[in-house]
Amino acid sequence: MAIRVEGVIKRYGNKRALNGVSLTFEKGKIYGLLGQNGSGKSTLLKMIAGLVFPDEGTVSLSGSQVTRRTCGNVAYLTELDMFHDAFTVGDTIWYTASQFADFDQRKAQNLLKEFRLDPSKKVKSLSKGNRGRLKLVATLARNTEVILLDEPFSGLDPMVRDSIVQSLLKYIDFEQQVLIIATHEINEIEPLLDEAIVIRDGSVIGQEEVESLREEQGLSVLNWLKQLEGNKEEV
Ligand SMILES: Nc1ncnc2c1ncn2[C@@H]1O[C@H](COP(=O)(O)OP(=O)(O)OP(=O)(O)O)[C@@H](O)[C@H]1O
Repeated sequence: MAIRVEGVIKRYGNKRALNGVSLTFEKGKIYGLLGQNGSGKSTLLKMIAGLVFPDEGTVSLSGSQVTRRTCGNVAYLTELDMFHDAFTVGDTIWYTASQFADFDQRKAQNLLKEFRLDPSKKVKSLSKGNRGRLKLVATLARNTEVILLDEPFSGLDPMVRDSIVQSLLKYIDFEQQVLIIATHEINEIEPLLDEAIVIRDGSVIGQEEVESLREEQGLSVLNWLKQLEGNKEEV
């Protein structure tokens, strides 16, 4: 499995959300998609998921152009919270499993235990952290070749973030899957990342292997980003 994004342009009115993006994502790797708000990260993930289509250029999964059909091969955690409040945690897992043939119930039950999510609890009574964890269970329990996480840490406290990072390492199947994480929380995911990609105003302004950044340039991802962004604090 490889994801190829070639010369992609996406316009919303006069604005170019993506302005000639070319990238390749390989199986077995974890990619961090970094950049300020509005830089185009979500648009790129939605394109790989087959929810948004390029105006110019192509996006392909294992050589096949992304269409509505290929989206079945992609597990996508959106920034939106799409749970039904009246459902319990168990109902939510049952419902998600009914939507996706690739849903792995054993993985889901293990993740629920690991995150200490009580299946009998109503979704509406969950804390923000537990809702975030439930979203992650629903995504990671799918046996898809592509996993996309859009801001999986947003609004979660450091303890929750840490437990999420641990579970990502445990539940990703590196033989089969590619993981792309769009996030602002660089410190949390730095230990996970194979490659970091920085987008600004719809263009890729940096792409590095995290290990070579560290070993050859002596830079953390955060320090590299600060260099790229001209020492701006916010990324
Ligand atoms: N459906 C849409 N209609 C109009 N403009 C859009 C739409 N989706 C995105 N945009 C615009 O495209 C640009 C890129 O947005 P995108 O959501 O991809 O950025 P992002 O890097 O994911 O930011 P954030 O972290 O805030 O989600 C922004 O200027 C945004 O306002």
